[in-house]
Amino acid sequence: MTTPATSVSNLSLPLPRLAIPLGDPAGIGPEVVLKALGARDWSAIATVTILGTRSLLHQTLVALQQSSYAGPLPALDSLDLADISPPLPLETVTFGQASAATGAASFAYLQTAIEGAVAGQYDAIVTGPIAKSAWKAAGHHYPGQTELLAEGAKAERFGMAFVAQSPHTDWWLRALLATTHIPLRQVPEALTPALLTQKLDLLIHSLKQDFGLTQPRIAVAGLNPHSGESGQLGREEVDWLISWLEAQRQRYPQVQIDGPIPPDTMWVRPGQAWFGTEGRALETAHDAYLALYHDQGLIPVKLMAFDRAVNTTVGLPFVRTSPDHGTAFDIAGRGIADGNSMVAAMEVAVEMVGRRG
Ligand SMILES: NC(=O)C1=CN([C@@H]2O[C@H](COP(=O)(O)OP(=O)(O)OC[C@H]3O[C@@H](n4cnc5c(N)ncnc54)[C@H](O)[C@@H]3O)[C@@H](O)[C@H]2O)C=CC1
Ligand SMILES: NCC(=O)COP(=O)(O)O
Repeated sequence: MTTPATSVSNLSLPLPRLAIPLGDPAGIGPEVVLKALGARDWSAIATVTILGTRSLLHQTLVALQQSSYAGPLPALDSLDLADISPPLPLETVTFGQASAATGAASFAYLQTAIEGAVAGQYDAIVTGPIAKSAWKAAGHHYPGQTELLAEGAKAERFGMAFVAQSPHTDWWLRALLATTHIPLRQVPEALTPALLTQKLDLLIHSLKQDFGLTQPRIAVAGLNPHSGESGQLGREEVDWLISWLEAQRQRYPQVQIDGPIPPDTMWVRPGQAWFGTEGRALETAHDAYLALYHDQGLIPVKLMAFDRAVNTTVGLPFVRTSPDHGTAFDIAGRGIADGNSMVAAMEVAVEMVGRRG
């Protein structure tokens, strides 16, 4: 992962200020945050503020020190840690069991981070994973952290994108989801030309702002098998998607917009570019992929890059990144969670803040 914020030319710039809300206390959030903080010397490239519960982080650190985990861990005293109210009694937390109490805590951590970012105290929020069910149990009805971030930042247009750099080839995988946390049966109604235009605009803006790509090549997936096979297997493509794409090519003459690409084969070239199994794929793979629904994008992304993909919310006035994984309740408290996606989320946040200046 490259971190331009560390380059010599940037040494005089103020360091990016990251806020890290810990996520659900019963999940692996606190563990992966500690592992990520120990993974490198962050003080050279960022200032980091943890938003959570001190006693929970202390307990997690002690458990990790006593476990078979052999990687480096930070000293608790070395961390800038804000103890968020209301206090979370540790006896109410059972690893692996989301509850109203843990949902209320993770909600408060994130809200404090958002308030700080909106007030200009932080340049980026790197979120630990939350459980949507726990938020609901606590009375907070949001599909996910993305929507709370957008509401807090007063962003009417926002999108969910995933980025990852291949450890095999250094190639960047970037995918934006046109629809996110809605039932599959609602996807065709939710997908409209207006919605897709909004998401494409956000993607093109982010590619320029966050990755310096001014003439990107973007692939847009079809919705139906074989992109509808001329209307035989579904009509969205012939009814409006093909003409919408043509209109976008007129709107963005500097952007190569390909599609609708049959969703099953759209991911072949990214896979080759990611794993380095076909040399030409590095030149022919697109700079970004627009998937029409959650699993159309996230199954391939997680298949390629589950240990290092980064979820980012585009359209906010500050940077937001997150590891691609969830609370992993099945392994919480066992010390075996992989912290690499959290490391990548922090590095990508530093990089994006640096690029946005
Ligand atoms: N950004 C966020 O806050 C996210 C939250 N979630 C939430 O997390 C909860 C659980 O979701 P799941 O679908 O079970 O996905 P998950 O990512 O929590 O777990 C899926 C599988 O991957 C494993 N896994 C996940 N992260 C791992 C890590 N760092 N190291 C090793 N193994 C890991 C788990 O043990 C599990 O077997 C749900 O409430 C979901 O909504 C899911 C994705 C992102
Ligand atoms: N599948 C991605 C995911 O659940 C992330 O949601 P969010 O909490 O970042 O909105």
